Parts: sequence; structure tokens; C-alpha cells
Amino acid sequence: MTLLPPDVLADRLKSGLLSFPVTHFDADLQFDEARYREHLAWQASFDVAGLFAAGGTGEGFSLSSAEMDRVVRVAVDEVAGKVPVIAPATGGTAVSIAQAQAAQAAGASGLLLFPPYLTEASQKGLVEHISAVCRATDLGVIVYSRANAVLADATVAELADRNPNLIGLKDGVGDIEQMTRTYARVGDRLIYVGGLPTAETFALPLLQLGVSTYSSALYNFLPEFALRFYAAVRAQDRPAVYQMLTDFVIPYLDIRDRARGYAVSIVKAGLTTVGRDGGRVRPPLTDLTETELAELTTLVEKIS
Ligand SMILES: O=C([O-])C(=O)C[C@H](O)[C@@H](O)C(=O)[O-]
Repeated sequence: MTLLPPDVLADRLKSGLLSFPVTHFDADLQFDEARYREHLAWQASFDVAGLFAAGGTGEGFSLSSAEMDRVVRVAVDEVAGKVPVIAPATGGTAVSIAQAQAAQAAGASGLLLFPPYLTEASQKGLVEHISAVCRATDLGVIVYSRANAVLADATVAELADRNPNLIGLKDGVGDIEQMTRTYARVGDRLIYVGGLPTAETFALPLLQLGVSTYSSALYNFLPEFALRFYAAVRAQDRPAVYQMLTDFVIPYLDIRDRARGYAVSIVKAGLTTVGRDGGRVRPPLTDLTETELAELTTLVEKIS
């Protein structure tokens, strides 16, 4: 796919729902390309604004750089004609730059830059890390503020000034004051993506803070429900949003919250409940128990 100019990519992403597909593994926990392709084709058959390969829900953190490159190439090959594919970059600066360059070479349309691993970092250090990755690619970059890379409003403003191809901020924190400060400073220079676990939970209030879209893990197995939810959020149809929260999202959170890491495991289980076999997660994540899977199946049946 020819390179999408960063501003064109930003316009596309900010006005539709974003898909974060799971990555399928076989019985030996090796990448299962055939099932992944089938899933992506299904995901791209609905009205979705962008597909983020090997993100958090896609267990990008458990892939080697070579596997990540393969997953991105498969995604580009399978859906790039229909939906922009955004590739991940993560880890230290050198590794992130190599992944950013591999993503561009693979034909991805943009980059989601995840926090570096393990170490804590100052805001100044984060500016240098993020700017180095932005400089290394022509792709539009969305930076993920979360974990050890939570970005203050002044940091976001400096990053936006220094890096013309920085197009977005994905928020994985949900700090209302920080979001308000950031939007007041940076405004529509960037797009804002909601990225908290099960992003639907926060979507309506975050819309008021400039967050016009979000990464929907639920979209993996309930694409029509997720799109209805997004439409209700954008229309600020509060009764409809709360009805869907009550009927499905909140009881779903009750299962998700039983173990750390279930925000991803429950999505693979969700695929299994709709007859699409999400398969297993890789360690360090763990799968839902049979009892939890049965509970999730009952819940999904109620809204299907
Ligand atoms: O790569 C990521 O950060 C995600 O996968 C975020 C999730 O999609 C999150 O927003 C969710 O669980 O809805």
C-alpha cells in the first residue's frame, strides 16, 4: 500500500472505531497465520477505521521482533486495501526504531509506539525516545501514554511541536485532569484514542475530553455490538450507552477482573464463545477457566 500521509491517516482514524485484533497461536503457541488471516478478513468486513496489528490485545508483548514483522506483513497483505494497518513498536529506542523501519518497509500505514520496557524514565528522556522513533519513520505515529511512559501535557505539546509525523496520543491512564490539560494545550493538533482496558467503559465521558475514538478489544468477537456502542457514544445517546453497559459491558468486566491479564485472555475466550476459536494466550497470560468460559458464553448469548 502506498504510504498514507500522516494527516490523512489521522483524519481516517479519528472518526471511526479502531480494531485491535488478537494474534492467533496454534496448540504449540506458534503464530497461526491461517486463523489470523481469517480473523482479519472478518474484522475488515465491517466499518472500522483502522486495524492495529500486534497491539496489546494482539499480545505484541509476547512476540519476537521477527514474529512481529511477520504478523504486520500478514495483516498488510490481508486487509491493507480496505483498512489502514497500524504496526507496533516497543522496547528500547534502538529496537523501536528497527521495528518502525520494518513496519514502513512492510507497507503499514502508521505506527503505535508502546512504552519502553521495565525502566522508569523522566519526561525529558521520554521526549528523546519518542522523537527518535518519529524521526526514523515517515509513518504517522500514535504514542501510547501508559505504564512507565505516562506523558504530561507539556511533554505531549513538546512532542507535537518537534515531530510533524506525530499524529496521536493514545491514553491508557484515564486521568481527567491530565487529559483536560493536554487537550487545552494541544487541541486538535493530535487525535486522541481511548486505550484503557475494555475501552467502551470510559468512552462516553472521554468524548467530552477530546477523545473521539478508542481501541475496542470487544470488536474482536462482537463487531456489530461494538459498532452500535461506538455510534451511541458519538451520538451522545446516554440511555443507549448505559443500556449496553448494563446488559453486557459491566457483567463482562466482572469476569475480566478475576485475574490479571484477563483483559486479553477474555477476548480470545470471547471469540470461542461466538464459534470462532480464539485459541490460547501465551505466557505470562493465562486462559479463562472452563467455568468462566461458560459464564461468558451465557453473557454473550444474552446480547446475540
Ligand atoms: O494495544 C492495546 O493497547 C489494546 O489492545 C487496547 C485495548 O484494545 C483496550 O482499549 C480494550 O481492551 O478495549
